[in-house]
Amino acid sequence: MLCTTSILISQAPLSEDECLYSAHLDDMNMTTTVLLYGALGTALYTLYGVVWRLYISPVAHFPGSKLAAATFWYEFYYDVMKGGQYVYEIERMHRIYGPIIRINPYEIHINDNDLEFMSKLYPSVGHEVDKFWWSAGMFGTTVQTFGTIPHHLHKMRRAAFAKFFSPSYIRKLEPVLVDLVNTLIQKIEEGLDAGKTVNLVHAYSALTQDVVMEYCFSFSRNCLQEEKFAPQWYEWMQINCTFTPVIKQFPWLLPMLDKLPDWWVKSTDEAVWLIRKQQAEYAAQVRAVMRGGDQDKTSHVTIFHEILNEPSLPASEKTEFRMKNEARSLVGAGTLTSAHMLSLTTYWVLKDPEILEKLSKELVMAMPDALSPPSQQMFETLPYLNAVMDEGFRLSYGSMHRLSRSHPKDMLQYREWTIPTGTPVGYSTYMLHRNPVIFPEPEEFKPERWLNLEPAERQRLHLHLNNFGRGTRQCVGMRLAYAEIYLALGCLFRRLGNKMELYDTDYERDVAFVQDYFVPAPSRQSRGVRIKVREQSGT
Ligand code: HEM
Repeated sequence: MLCTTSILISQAPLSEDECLYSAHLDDMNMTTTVLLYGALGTALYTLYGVVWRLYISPVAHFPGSKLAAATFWYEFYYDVMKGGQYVYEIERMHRIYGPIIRINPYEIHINDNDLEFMSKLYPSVGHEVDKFWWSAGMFGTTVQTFGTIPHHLHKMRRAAFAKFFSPSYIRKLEPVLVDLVNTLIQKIEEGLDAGKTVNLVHAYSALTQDVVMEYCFSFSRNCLQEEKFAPQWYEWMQINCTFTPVIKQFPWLLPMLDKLPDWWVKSTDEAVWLIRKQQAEYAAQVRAVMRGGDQDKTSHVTIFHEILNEPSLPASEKTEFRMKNEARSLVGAGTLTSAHMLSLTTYWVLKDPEILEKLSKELVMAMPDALSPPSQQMFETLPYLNAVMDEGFRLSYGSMHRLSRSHPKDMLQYREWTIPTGTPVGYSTYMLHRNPVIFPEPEEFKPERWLNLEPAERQRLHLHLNNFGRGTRQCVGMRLAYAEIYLALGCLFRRLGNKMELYDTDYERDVAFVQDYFVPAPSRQSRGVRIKVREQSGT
């Protein structure tokens, strides 16, 4: 029999033995050739990519590190290998290259206090504004409102529930908030009276989580009633956030991990297993609402009942998959951010006896009966409480991450720089809040910087606070966050201000936010803001 390969390659037919040997040789040659061409192709493609990014791309002429412009691995090194540290590297690059720099192959970052440009980048109306596709899915998907990339789809999704966070709806929710704040204070007091230390990060995240779960589903995990405030929920949510830089770099990772069987994940990777358990919880809640759950039992509207009944949302937007991700996003966003702000602010008030005294005096005047809390509206009129809160907002950042936007239809002009249509551009709240021109001695917690200002001056200073972002994608839960924070800080300091004392809490180690996982995180050694009963406490 003649060997077909030999016939194809040479004119002279070979015997069977010769053919076996030479066909094997041909296969090896073929493999080597394919590998060589593959490697060469990849090298050329990479080279072309680098040349394009550095010299041809529409943002090639923007200042910045060539390495950062050439490859996402630069950001990977700081955010994944070093753990949420790219924000500091961006700050360092600004010191070298100026207020506008390129921070990766596509993205521009700005660091200055130009409010006018900020309002162009984050407009509230009149312009289409997209999220940057590369980072929009950093929580694993872009189906939730937070991660939605295109302007119009985002608008439709957000409109389905935004009104439930309006001032009038939040006022209606106030009795629920007051009840939960009372439980928080009672539980903290019980802990202190029993001689225990109380971890306020866990206590506050129990409060904010119980609030948001109640509002979303009329269901509560009752974290406030649990031993030590059910710290696992806080920890699991933080773990979720630590995945964000990895998911940005490898967006296929989570969907791939989702395909692995439960038994495998459970025995090999605790973090992924915890994320999966949370998702299952949200799916269960969404299914309960879809079945026509407990709405009748509550005194308030619940967000998921409303979204699922919203006629302007097509059925394709109400799938269990999208709803469970919307739930995960709402609960995560509503829990960690407010809890962080509350614990950092409480730390500073307890740390500085002068601040504590001024705040306590104001609260005693406003609330003669410690057990009858006034309305949120009344707390809003207290100047010192507001100044303390503004400082708390400033140093807790909201998100440490840059909030990037791209304008698919407009070019933007920043000083002498014309930013091409569709280019993602962002500011980092971390840098805005620590700008020494606007906030001298930015490291210091100084409520005084917000006091004794003309109303217009104070309003202008306030515009430099960016905790909730701005424009069409500004935090939808801002009013709820304010309500929780006014009530929690006002009532807690009125009732337990003279009873609490910090316990073994070091600012750098335990409190300061030093890692950017979109939601900021304290150092890995952090033990949280812990308090104990104050020796010789008054009444
Ligand atoms: C102190 C508390 C809070 C802070 C500092 C905060 C911060 C932020 C920031 C900075 C954004 C904008 C993200 C971006 O531009 O990409 C955002 C968006 C969002 N926040 Fe908040 N948040 C807080 C509380 C809440 C609460 C209580 C809820 C709801 C229960 C919530 C739900 C959301 C949602 C759904 C979005 C996405 C909005 C959209 O894309 O249209 N947040 N938040």
